[in-house]
Amino acid sequence: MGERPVTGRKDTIEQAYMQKPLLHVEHLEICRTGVRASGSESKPLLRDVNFSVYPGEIVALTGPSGCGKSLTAHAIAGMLDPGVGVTQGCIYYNGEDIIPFHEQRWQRLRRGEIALLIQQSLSGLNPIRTVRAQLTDTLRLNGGRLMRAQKELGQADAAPSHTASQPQGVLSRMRLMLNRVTELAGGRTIPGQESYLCSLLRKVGFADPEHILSSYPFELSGGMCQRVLLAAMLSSGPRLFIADEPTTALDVINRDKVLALLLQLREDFDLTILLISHDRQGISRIADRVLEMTPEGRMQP
Ligand SMILES: Nc1ncnc2c1ncn2[C@@H]1O[C@H](COP(=O)(O)OP(=O)(O)OP(=O)(O)O)[C@@H](O)[C@H]1O
Repeated sequence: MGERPVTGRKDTIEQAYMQKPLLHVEHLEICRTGVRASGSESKPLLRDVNFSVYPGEIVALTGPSGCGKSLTAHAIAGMLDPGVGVTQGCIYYNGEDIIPFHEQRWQRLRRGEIALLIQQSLSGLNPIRTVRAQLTDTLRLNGGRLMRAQKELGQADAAPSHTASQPQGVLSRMRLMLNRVTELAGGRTIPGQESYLCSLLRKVGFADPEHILSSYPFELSGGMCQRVLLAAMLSSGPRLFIADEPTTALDVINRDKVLALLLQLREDFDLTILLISHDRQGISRIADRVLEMTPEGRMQP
């Protein structure tokens, strides 16, 4: 637990150290499980991983490809694949060891406390449902937390409903048809939700949130879809946000935008962030501390 910050908001981070860690990973070991896990296959994929993350920090976890960064992230969110499992160690979230949790408690944690953004999350957006319909579903799932988050965001502007312009071309005709299906399926928001969704979308950098709400993911760029996903994840008001390689496959300008956005979101949503990345230059600019794993899946001393 003794790591010190190297950059960042020094006073605030000093205060954070006086609190207990939000996340504390202790002697974590992950192995393959199941019938194939014998001989060299039974060698731990990572071992003796130890680190803490204090409230309000941005901590970066880096290391060579295959050292176990993503496995660590998935273990913290209770989302390891069935073929791998935690074989030793503890993961304390807010002081409680979460490894023994059963699936229902993990789901509750993921709904309200820990959000994991991975590259594959992008495929989680349904291309033929509007952003509005999908974010509304997310809010419905997250139930009562909406009110808390809304309060934290302050009074959002009432959002005028978007009126689609006259459709032209195949994509536009497709959108018209999908709009009709969405309407029939009742994918509408109530006024409070609409303004909340607009304020969320503004927070992740959209100047015209009403337009985004009425869009289909197939009409948005990869970077825009990533920000819509961010909004969906933040809608439940998580405390710990884990971003696994959020800047991979982005050019320098977009990479800088995502990093700046993470810094801003930490302030706006009071987030603690675990950032997994190869991009040493980028992470050294925004992380309070950088933790390094060795190729063998241990923590660099
Ligand atoms: N579901 C799985 N089943 C078996 N082995 C796995 C599984 N997921 C990951 N591994 C193995 O665990 C090791 C660590 O993988 P992990 O994806 O955590 O690495 P990483 O550090 O995130 O790599 P990269 O930076 O390339 O994404 C690798 O050897 C990988 O092959």
